[in-house]
Amino acid sequence: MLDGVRLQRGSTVVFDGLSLQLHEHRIGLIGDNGAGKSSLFRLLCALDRPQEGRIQAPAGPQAVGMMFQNPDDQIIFPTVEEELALSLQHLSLTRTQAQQHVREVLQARGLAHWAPRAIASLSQGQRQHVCWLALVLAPHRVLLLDEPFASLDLPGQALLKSEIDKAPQQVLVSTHVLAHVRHFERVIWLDQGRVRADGAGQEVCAAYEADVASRST
Ligand SMILES: Nc1ncnc2c1ncn2[C@@H]1O[C@H](COP(=O)(O)OP(=O)(O)OP(=O)(O)O)[C@@H](O)[C@H]1O
Repeated sequence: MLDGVRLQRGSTVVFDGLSLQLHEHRIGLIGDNGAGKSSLFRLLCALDRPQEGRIQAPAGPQAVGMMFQNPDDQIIFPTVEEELALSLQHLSLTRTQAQQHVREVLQARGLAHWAPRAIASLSQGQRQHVCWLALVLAPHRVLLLDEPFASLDLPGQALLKSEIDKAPQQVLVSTHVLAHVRHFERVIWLDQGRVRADGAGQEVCAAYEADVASRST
């Protein structure tokens, strides 16, 4: 929940009095470059604090997890196995148990050969997939995905879309690819830090598309 939030980043006022309730299971976030999508996510996972207003996120140290636009902003460890094991800390497993768990998760997805691989040897899209797996292994209740489809090939996009659809967590997705959020129960269109439209995915995506079309004529 955001109540009267003002956020300034550098000399730019990104939000000035933004209020939102965010309860739906699936929420899409769309809008032009610079509209404030990433800034909203940064506020929700407490990476930034507003100069004014209130933010009420789900309680708990790992309640909210974020997948960054650039996987290199998120990945810490040199290998896939170590990176994913980090997400299992809450289970208090031994190192061997955590390794075993990670290998099972990878194997279930046909990715067993990824376990010992160096992150540096993975493509950008593969790194993004590692970030997704790290997110779902952790005990987050809310997942914030900032342009998660950006580096993925078409099969990768289809896989992530089906994983998002199945995830039990609340998921917020920011994207420029409207097909990935059009079916969501709620989509918010941000325009220069303000809510331009907010409602069912079909309607809000259609309104945004119509606006973009009218601007290019
Ligand atoms: N680190 C920063 N310092 C200063 N201003 C910033 C910074 N990051 C973003 N901004 C500004 O904040 C505003 C919102 O940016 P934000 O990254 O939230 O937009 P966005 O909707 O996620 O854009 P995109 O679709 O390009 O990812 C923009 O005007 C941008 O120039």
